[in-house]
Amino acid sequence: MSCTSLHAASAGDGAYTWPTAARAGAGIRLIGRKTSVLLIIKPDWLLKKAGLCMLAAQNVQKYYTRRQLFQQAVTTAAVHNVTLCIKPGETIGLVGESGSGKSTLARCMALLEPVTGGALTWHGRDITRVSAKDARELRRSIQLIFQDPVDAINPRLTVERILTEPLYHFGIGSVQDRKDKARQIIERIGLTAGHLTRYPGELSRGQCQRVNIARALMADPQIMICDEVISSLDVSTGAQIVRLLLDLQQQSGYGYLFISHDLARVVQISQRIAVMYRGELVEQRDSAGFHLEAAHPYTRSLIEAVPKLYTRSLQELAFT
Ligand SMILES: Nc1ncnc2c1ncn2[C@@H]1O[C@H](COP(=O)(O)OP(=O)(O)OP(=O)(O)O)[C@@H](O)[C@H]1O
Repeated sequence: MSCTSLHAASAGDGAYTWPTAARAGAGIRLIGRKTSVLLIIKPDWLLKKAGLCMLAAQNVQKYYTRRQLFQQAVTTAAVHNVTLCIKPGETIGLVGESGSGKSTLARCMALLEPVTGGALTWHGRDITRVSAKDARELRRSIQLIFQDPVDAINPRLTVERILTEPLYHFGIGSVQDRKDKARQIIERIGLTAGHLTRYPGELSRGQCQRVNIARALMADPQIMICDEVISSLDVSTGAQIVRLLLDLQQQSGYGYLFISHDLARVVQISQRIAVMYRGELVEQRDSAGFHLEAAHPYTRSLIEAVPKLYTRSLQELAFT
C-alpha cells in the first residue's frame, strides 16, 4: 500500500500520538536520538480522520431516452439529483423499491455508465468525464460486485483464471506474481488453494459469491459496491458473506455501498442508510436511531414491513 510521509517537527508537537497512529496501522520511526519522528500514515486513515469522501456523487442524474420510429422519444429519469458520499471504512446502505434507481446509481458511481448531469468526484477530484484510460484505472479502485454470483463469472474458466484475468488485462505482475496473489486472496475469503483448480460449476452459490469478492479484491480496491450480493443466497450463506465483507472491511478499511432490499440487514451492517424512491434519494440518516427518525412515507412503510419476529427491533440491530 502506498504511504504518505509526514514529518512532525518535534515529539513535543503532539500532532499524532503513538496509540492513535498505531490504531491506524501507521508506522513511526525514530530519527536520531532526539525528538524528531517520521510518521508514515496511510492516506485512507487521514481521509477518515478528516471525514472526507473517497467517492462522491453530487446531484447525479441518469436519464435514459428511448426513440422509436414515428413516435415521440420517451425519457426515464432513472436517477435524479442524487448526492451521496462514501468514506473510507464506512458502509452506506442503499435501499429502495424495485426500479427506484439503485443499480443505475451503482453503475454510474462505478464508472460503468456516464452520468447525464451532476458530478462524480474521487478523493475530491472531478471524475465526471475522464478519458477511457483513466476510467479503467479508477474502475480498479471502485469494484462492483453483482447480485447473481454464478452469472457474474465465466463457467469455462478455472477459479485461478477468473482471479488472475483482471490483472492480466491490466498488465499487472508476472504470471507467477498473479498466481501467488490469487492463492493469497483465495485464503483471505475463506476458500483454499484447492479451489483454484475448480470450475464455477463445481462450486456452491455461496462459494461463487466468495470468488466474485476475491476477484474484486485482486484489483486492490478502495471501495466495493455490493449490488444485492446476498439476495440470491439462503439466509445462512448470506450471513456468512456479510460476515466476510465486514471482516475484510475491518482488515483493510474498504468503503462499501451496500445495496439491498433487506432493510434489517442494511441497518445491521451500515453506518448510514440512504433511501431511494422513484429515482430520488429521499432520506439519508445514521443507522442508529434510523427507525425512529426516518420521516419519508416510503421509508416508514419499509420499516413497518420488517418482520417483528425476525428483528425484534431495528434499534437492537443498529450498527454502533
Ligand atoms: N439501460 C436502460 N435503459 C432504459 N431504462 C433503464 C435502463 N436501465 C435501467 N432503466 C430504468 O431505470 C429505472 C431504474 O432501474 P434500476 O435497475 O436502477 O432500479 P433498481 O432500484 O436497481 O431496481 P431493482 O431493485 O429491481 O434491481 C427503471 O425504471 C428501469 O427500467
